[in-house]
Amino acid sequence: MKMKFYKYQGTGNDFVMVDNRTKIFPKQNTDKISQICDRNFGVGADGIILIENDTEFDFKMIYFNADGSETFCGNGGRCAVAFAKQLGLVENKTNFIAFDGTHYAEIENNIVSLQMIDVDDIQVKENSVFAFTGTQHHVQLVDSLDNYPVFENGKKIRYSYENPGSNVNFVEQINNTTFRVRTYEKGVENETLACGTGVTAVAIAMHKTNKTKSNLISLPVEGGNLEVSFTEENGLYKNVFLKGPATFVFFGEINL
Ligand SMILES: N[C@@H](CCC[C@H](N)C(=O)O)C(=O)O
Repeated sequence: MKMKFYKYQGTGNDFVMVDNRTKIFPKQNTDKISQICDRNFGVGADGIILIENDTEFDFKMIYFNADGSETFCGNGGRCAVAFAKQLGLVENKTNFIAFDGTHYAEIENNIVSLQMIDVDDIQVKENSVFAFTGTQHHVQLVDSLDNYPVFENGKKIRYSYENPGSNVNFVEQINNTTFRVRTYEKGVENETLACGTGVTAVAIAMHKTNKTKSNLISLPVEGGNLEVSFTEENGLYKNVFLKGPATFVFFGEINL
């Protein structure tokens, strides 16, 4: 059977998007998911996103990492909004449901501002911070990101957390409101060009540990620039928004 797909990217975090309103996609088939995401034998992507109908919300977003594991993805959420708009499911504002709960988003041209879950699970450790921003994130400041062994150290730290492990973000402070980030993503098991839930964790971790007093943070990543804003009250981070580009790349058809 043939299946249409659409390729999107958000600051270089790339996804195969499928309109699964007819339930065509074999969700249980993790080998198929890995094969589609394989950069040599498939379309090539960091993950797959399915858009499905929902009775209460504009749509349901389902995210699988390239290894078939299911979780939430921030850049994927932004791309899902752009794709839902392309499908005619939403206009410029939407409420949708995903793995970690409900999300509100706004889209203008190809810039998507996505509301993330409220963040209260933040653990400050000696040299790092752990934060749950829809998925698990380790955040660690390093002196210079350019030559930093993101893959080697990221992989070690990723498995130092109990199942399902953690994504790992290495951070360099540029100024009072700007933090450069490189991320090792679990489920992709490699460095990706950007991670939305990752930069969200970084912004909150930097605020929590007093590296910044700002509640609007710029986050240059390998694939572009992201922005995170929030309000903070008694250690609870609310009104958390992740903003950046979400871009359609091409469409095609594959054999299922
Ligand atoms: N790239 C994503 C995060 C995707 C999920 C992550 N690999 C995990 O398994 O937690 C993002 O933009 O948030």
